[in-house]
Amino acid sequence: MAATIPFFQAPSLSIQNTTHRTRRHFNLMPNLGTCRCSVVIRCSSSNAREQDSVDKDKEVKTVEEDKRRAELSARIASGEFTVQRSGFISLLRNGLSKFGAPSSMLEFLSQWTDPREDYPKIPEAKGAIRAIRSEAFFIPLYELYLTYGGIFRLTFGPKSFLIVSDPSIAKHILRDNSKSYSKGILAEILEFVMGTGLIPADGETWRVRRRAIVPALHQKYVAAMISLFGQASDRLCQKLDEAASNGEDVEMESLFSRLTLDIIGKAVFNYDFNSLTNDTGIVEAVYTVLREAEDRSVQPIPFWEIPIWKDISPKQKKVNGSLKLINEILDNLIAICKRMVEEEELQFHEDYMNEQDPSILHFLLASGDDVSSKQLRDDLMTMLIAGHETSAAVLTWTFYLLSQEPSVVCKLQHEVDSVLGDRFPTIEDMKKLKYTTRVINESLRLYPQPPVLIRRSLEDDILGKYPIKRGEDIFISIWNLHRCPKHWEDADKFNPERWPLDGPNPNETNQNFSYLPFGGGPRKCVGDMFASYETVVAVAMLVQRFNFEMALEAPRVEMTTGATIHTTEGLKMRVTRRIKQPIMPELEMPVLNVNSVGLSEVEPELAQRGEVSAANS
Ligand code: HEM
Repeated sequence: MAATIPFFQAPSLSIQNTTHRTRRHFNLMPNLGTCRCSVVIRCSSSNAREQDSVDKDKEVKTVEEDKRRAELSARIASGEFTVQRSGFISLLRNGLSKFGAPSSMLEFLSQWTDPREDYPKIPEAKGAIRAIRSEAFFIPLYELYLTYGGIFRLTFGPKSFLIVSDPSIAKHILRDNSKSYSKGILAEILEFVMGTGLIPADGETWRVRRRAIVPALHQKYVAAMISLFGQASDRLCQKLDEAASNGEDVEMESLFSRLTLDIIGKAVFNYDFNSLTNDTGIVEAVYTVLREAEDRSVQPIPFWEIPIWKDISPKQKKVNGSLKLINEILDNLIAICKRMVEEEELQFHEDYMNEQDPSILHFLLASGDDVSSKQLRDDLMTMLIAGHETSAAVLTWTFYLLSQEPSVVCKLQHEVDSVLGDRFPTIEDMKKLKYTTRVINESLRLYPQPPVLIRRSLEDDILGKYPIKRGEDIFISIWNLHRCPKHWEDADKFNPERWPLDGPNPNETNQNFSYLPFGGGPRKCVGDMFASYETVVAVAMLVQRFNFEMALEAPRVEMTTGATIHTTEGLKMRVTRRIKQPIMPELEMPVLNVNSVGLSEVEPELAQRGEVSAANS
């Protein structure tokens, strides 16, 4: 039975300030999500009025935030959320001792005392967490962390979770004693879509699949992907160009989602979803399944496990239909790729790559990976999901952050102009686009995707000074680690300058687990390099050609969670072409001729039935 996390998502609190030109909504946390302001993302020192308006917004938000935090701290300090608990035997022994019970009796009772009682107890918060704050679930966890510290227990009803925000404990769980932890709840929630793919898998299955998959993302492969990132980003630029011509606002979150879906489909199994241009049945199927995975993580009761429900609920029927369609397509892609591998004469070696189809699937089949079709499908589906929503969320929040800091945009555009001019990025440029990379590093610090990592203890263990039992569900809050006020100066400020350009690229090792955007230890993200380059290319190409500003009537930008941090109502922006820079890039880099599999080959029947329109038009 799937355990779920019932406190995900709740109605949001906001205040309205009607003194501004248009009615604005402010979030109650600085830089955490709600703001609608008209800041143009462009390099323009003459725009002092806009800067002034941003500064005023920030000031109001800071005052509101300070007030809210003071109120909350007072409530927490009053013990409202604190549970007092101690071992029964200890309590009895202490009580009897006070009444002068004979020492033999006290010694006898001592034998029955759990030796762990000598350890300090993990601080415990109880709750109606909704009462503290009703927003994306990791926000109240941050508030509680400021009071209870790097590890505390959160109990509500019969459920209890350990919330870890201490870097050394995170390192212990993720790296030093990783064998004693599984994916727990996460595996239960994702089972219907990822089966035993790499993210939910544990034990031997995980070890075998990780050993097979990691080599597929070798350097030559990632370098080849740069041109794919460029081509896909160019398609997005064409769309934005149209919007700029027509003076239409664009919803960037959904466009980023389509951009990264198009990229990951080609990169993982050489399939062109072409979702930036077409709304095909398969694209809808992928989104149906993704939303279902996110919905399941917020449902208090796992309805989907009730046998009759599965058959009568229209939503579940749609999910099952979507899964069937995706599986059919994956099976066809696997079959086509197998034929290609059988016919090719290339010898397999360490950095093997088929120029026509450099996908991970092709590498796996060419390597002679001895695996069932079901497992292969699970792995492909896992990578599709892992590499899609995460990168899209990083791009969304990067553009949101940029809209708040025109000075950062100025530097960013300066770097992009001097490194790229008007051409596409190449692999050599990745080292040169240092500031662009720092912008992504900083965006990942403020908006980590996902904001929490989930684990379950497989054995008794000791976390910091606290013993824990087997079977504990644990949330490692990357959000808290990345915003710890003791560790980070101006923790809530978007400040790419905090990472020196001549310093190493920040990661969990050189930041001693205070910064872990791609996780850490043996289960660290396999696509970290891929994702870093993908987001750098997309950001560089977009700011190279356009200026962005929040659309005048844009809904407020607030956070909500699924697997990653989404906005509640999208990121609506106005896009204008940059005037100073050349608009169209010269296609001077060699474009990799990646012949993706055509729809008619993969799903002839579906295409005939008109359920899926041509993906390769
Ligand atoms: C900016 C984009 C990305 C971010 C922020 C990100 C983040 C992460 C994080 C934090 C983990 C660790 C999860 C845990 O320990 O529970 C992870 C695991 C994973 N990621 Fe990524 N990821 C990104 C992109 C990608 C891409 C593009 C791919 C595939 C090409 C990918 C494939 C995976 C896989 C397969 C795992 C599971 C590894 C294992 O358990 O052995 N990710 N990712």
